[in-house]
Amino acid sequence: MSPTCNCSHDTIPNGLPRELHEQFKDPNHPANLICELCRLFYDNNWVTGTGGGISIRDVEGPNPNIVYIAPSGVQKERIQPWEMFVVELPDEKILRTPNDIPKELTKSYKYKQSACTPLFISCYTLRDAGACIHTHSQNAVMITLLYEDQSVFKINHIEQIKALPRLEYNSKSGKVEKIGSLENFETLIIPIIDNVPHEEDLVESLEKAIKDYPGTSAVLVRRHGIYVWGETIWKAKVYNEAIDYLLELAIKMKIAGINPIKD
Ligand SMILES: CSC[C@@H](O)[C@@H](O)C(=O)COP(=O)(O)O
Ligand SMILES: [Zn+2]
Repeated sequence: MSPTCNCSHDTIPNGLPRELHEQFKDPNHPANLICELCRLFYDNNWVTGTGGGISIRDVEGPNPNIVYIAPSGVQKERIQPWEMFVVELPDEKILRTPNDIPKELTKSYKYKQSACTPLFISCYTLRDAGACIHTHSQNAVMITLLYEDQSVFKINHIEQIKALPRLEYNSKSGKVEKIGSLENFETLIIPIIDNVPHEEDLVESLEKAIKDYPGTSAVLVRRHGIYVWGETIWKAKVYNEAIDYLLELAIKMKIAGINPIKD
């Protein structure tokens, strides 16, 4: 029987090194998860038209400093697992690029790493995140327009807030750590930073927002989208979904003349 491959090929795709084929047999391999979740997020309108993206740190693998990043400017829902850039923290040493993969499996152009890479790295280094999701969700964009003159989005007294983590700075470890979940009546605060022409130039303001708001798991980028991170890709996915739900609800509340803050 031919070897099967989770990258949706029944046989080894022509030219794919056997070692990579073996890795991609695991449906939970970070490269497969990025492909799977990009397709899911595309259907939510979160990563259409090449916008948005996902990066995963291999927290369950033998080397948790290995990070998978998709290439730049590609249709995110069509990425294949061998098209990832693989880098090692903390120096961002490049271990593999899609430019190393046989040409019959890749596009003819020279691949570049996602423009979001430095922002993903900020989430890994400042928050020890296991994954980071960037979407161009219209709910994220719209809320930043409704809060045009404000530097934070706030909402409270909604059940879905309980899906988000309670984070606290631990002076002993010097890290922000999860110490449970928020209560439904508590206030979720997400900082908003202003967009800039080039994604990489968002790093300074994203890092400032992360430091200024140790309780946050996300940063909104005005007229652009949102960055959300978590301890693992599955936590990041849940936080992203819960936040997007709350953003959509807050937009509807504002339109109906209801303040998302009750008190
Ligand atoms: C539609 S272009 C969007 C990009 O500028 C950027 O904001 C983005 O989200 C994706 O960047 P990419 O380099 O393709 O991973
Ligand atoms: Zn973007």
